[in-house]
Amino acid sequence: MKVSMLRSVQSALKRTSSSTGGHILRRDFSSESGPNRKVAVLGAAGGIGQPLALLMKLNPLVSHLSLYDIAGTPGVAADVSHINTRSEVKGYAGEENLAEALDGADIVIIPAGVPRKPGMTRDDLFNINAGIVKSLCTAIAKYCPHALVNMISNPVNSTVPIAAEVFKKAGTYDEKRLFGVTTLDVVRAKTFYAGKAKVPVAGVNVPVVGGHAGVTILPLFSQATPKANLPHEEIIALTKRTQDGGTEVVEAKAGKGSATLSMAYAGAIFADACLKGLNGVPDVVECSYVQSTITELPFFASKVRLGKNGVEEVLGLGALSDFEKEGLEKLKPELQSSIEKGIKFASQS
Ligand SMILES: NC(=O)C1=CN([C@@H]2O[C@H](COP(=O)(O)OP(=O)(O)OC[C@H]3O[C@@H](n4cnc5c(N)ncnc54)[C@H](O)[C@@H]3O)[C@@H](O)[C@H]2O)C=CC1
Ligand SMILES: O=C([O-])CC(=O)C(=O)O
Repeated sequence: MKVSMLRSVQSALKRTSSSTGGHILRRDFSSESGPNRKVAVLGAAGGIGQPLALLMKLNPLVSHLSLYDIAGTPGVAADVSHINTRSEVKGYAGEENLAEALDGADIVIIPAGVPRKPGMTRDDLFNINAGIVKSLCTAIAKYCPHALVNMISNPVNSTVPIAAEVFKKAGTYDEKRLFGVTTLDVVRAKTFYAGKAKVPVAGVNVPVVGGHAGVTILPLFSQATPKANLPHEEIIALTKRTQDGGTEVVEAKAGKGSATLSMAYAGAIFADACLKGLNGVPDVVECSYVQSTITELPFFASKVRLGKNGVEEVLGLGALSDFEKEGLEKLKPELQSSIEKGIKFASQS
């Protein structure tokens, strides 16, 4: 029973991380003889952190799992460490243990920070989360400057530019190694599209570009596969539901936080893709919010090919429908101002 559950999680990871690009053929690294890879989760005792720790413990590409939070991590680590999979698990609580938690990390996943309550925007989290992200990234620059950073903490549209500025100041910035995790938008777009198009969700691909807040989330249903020729009104509704997916969960949780389980799943998919890229698996493509030149905005989410050094190639937008072209123009001012806000915070504080 346990083995079959593990296999189905592993095969879901394999299937889904075949990405928006749809390339399935690749070497299978799911044996325990792959290279050693240390993954650190910062904020590991939280709503996302705990299920993400579980999913990373199930990933055979991980040899060392480092779970850090300001408190509560020894319990989470002890619990997860009893699972009979490859990785060795260590828990670290408190800032004095952050250096050891980060030492030698190949990937650092950051779901540290406060979540939304009903009525809030992601930008309302800026005042608290900007400082948390800044201090964690300062430590990353010091203790594992070559790690790939998977930023989950909101507002992602600003926290990624903050991280970039911190790394620039420390002299460690490598734009190929910094990622805003927008995978949950892709996960949602796939689920909602499959429901409307009445196709099996496992075979669905939908790129989602732009950023990770409201109208800055732009799903490209014109490029969705398999093709379904949905009426325009349905595309409008699907787009809105994808953009409001986070709010849908925040409202349903009624003050008890935002998406945690689906986010942990999405975070695990994205980290798995990064691990595969590091390990030299070809054609690993996922959407992510990265430094970009595909529009005039300095950071933008689009399909990204992952490789041994992180970003191997930022892929273009492809052909857009008129509705998507309009959405792209609409999102630019908000995304630009969120980027500027992050840069200003990091350079002033
Ligand atoms: N990128 C995305 O798609 C998504 C992002 N999020 C964001 O993820 C973040 C975390 O959400 P939840 O896990 O639900 O929140 P939570 O409050 O349940 O957990 C956050 C954890 O971060 C820890 N933390 C706070 N300051 C820290 C520090 N300086 N160092 C290390 N850990 C620290 C807390 O102790 C707590 O355990 C929020 O900002 C939320 O908005 C949530 C869902 C989706
Ligand atoms: O909506 C939120 O606050 C959390 C989040 O980013 C998401 O679920 O997409």
